[in-house]
Amino acid sequence: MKPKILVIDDEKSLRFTFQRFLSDEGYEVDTAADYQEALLRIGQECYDVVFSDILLGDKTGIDVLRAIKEQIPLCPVIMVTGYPNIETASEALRLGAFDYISKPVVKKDLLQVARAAIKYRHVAEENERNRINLEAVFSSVGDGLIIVDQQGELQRANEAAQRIFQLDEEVLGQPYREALSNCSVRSCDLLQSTLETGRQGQLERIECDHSPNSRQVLTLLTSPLVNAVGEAIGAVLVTRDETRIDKLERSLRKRHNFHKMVGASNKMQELYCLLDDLADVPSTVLITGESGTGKELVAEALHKSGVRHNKPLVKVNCAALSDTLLESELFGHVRGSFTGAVKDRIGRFQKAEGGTIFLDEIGDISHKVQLRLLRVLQEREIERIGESMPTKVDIRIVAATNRNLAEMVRQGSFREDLYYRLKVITIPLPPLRERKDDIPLLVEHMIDKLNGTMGKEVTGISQEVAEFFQEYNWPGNIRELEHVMEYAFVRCRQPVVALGHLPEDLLATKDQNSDASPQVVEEDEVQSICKALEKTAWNKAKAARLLGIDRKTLYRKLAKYEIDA
Ligand SMILES: Nc1ncnc2c1ncn2[C@@H]1O[C@H](COP(=O)(O)OP(=O)(O)OP(=O)(O)O)[C@@H](O)[C@H]1O
Repeated sequence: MKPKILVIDDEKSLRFTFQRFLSDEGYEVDTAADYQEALLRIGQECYDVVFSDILLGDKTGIDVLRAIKEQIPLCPVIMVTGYPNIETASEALRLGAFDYISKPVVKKDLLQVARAAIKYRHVAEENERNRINLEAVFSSVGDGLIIVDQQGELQRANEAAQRIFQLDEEVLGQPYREALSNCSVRSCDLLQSTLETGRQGQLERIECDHSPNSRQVLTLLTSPLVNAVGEAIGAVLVTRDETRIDKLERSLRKRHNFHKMVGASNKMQELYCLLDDLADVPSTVLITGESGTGKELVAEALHKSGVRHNKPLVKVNCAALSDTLLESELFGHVRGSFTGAVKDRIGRFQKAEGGTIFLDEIGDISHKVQLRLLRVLQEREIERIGESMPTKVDIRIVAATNRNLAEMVRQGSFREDLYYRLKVITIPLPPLRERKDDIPLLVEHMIDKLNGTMGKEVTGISQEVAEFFQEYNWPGNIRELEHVMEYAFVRCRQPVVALGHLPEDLLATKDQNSDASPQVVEEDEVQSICKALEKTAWNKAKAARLLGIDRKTLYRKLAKYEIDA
């Protein structure tokens, strides 16, 4: 396509001369006699080059220049000046004119400047295209891009970088170490090294804390920026947020433990994934499972892995306190509200502010406390005993029970509305007999712990013990396993725990069929309990310890099987 040139001059003869010279050279030429006509032409056509007289009636070539820079910014404008007035010409150049030529116009000069202007126009267009492409890439790319100059000042940050590094607009122009102050020191050092050495750098999957609420995993790449003559002019930092993929990979990897919990079985993997999902949500959680299955450890893990981890975790064993005491412990009281309330006291709910409250044995609370708890769950506020002013609380409630709350609701001993509020998310813990493949790992963990506390050097358990542990039913779950291992450690004076080191009553179950029906299992349990009671002369605390269950569980079982002295 022929380059298009506009010639603006109020002298007809000059317009004619320009048109002839330029058309002969192969350009398409339009002319305008004054400022208004020039504006009209510029509005209709996109010219490659404009020649404009510097004097145009009551307007000047400078006015034309301004109008063109506004409408066709890349179009070079050449001033034609009748008087070789250096000031006007240099003013025009300052305002962005490409060049100027003086009248009378010499054909050779005119064509030379026209060619140079066309060439400039092509280069400017090419640059503009590149700039637009680069801008589109810069803003649309998912990776964070940060450009710093050689002095370390932050020049540009695309949207992704602003999101990843939690930057605001004002950081542009700041030293990058200040702008990225939340970032791991390692990423700033990487950038520094590239600025100093002019070499690329990379950091794979490092953990950063830009986002206060969650862990962030980033991969960083730095490259030097050089100008046309090879001088270093800065560096670019490319950041890929790999948090999601890292989380996915972790969830696919088989985990052997989670916080203090040990276990690699499928049931535990499911549990760890659920705990990951629940970590950062405020929902109330109900943990259910037999005694000794690790409900308290789960509550701790939930708290420690979530956003509230640096706030308090307050534990309350609801079964350990009398009704009045529990009420006052949970909600606090004002002085004189009941006999013994000698001074004001805040309750555990307030002590847990910002953190988590763990209500263990929730199935054991009275109707009165159930009602008060329901209000906390509904309104997220508490009232101290003897006070009618409610106080807002921000706490996550995690409750646990080994009782069948649904059954208790049916029997009318637990409020249905509270039950539904509590069980928004339920974590059922499997009994140990349903994840026996975790026993070797648990035993290994317990051996390490016991070697430490007892100063022994036990290396493992014998094959017979391992087999027996797989056959046994573990009614007291992990707590029972812990007690058995502790007992064996006391008895064991050799590197390997053998059958003979295990408690006698446990060994007595050895020849019984482990795949027995529930009825047979219950009969076995009754027998074990009776044996333990006889052995300890009906000292229930000692019997519970012997059985590897806690006292409350023993009481429950005595009631269930109607065993009495
Ligand atoms: N997955 C596990 N890994 C290692 N130790 C565990 C695990 N689960 C439980 N334990 C240990 O077993 C014992 C009992 O755990 P915990 O008190 O959490 O159980 P629980 O279900 O709350 O019992 P209860 O209902 O009787 O209160 C604790 O000493 C605990 O450290």
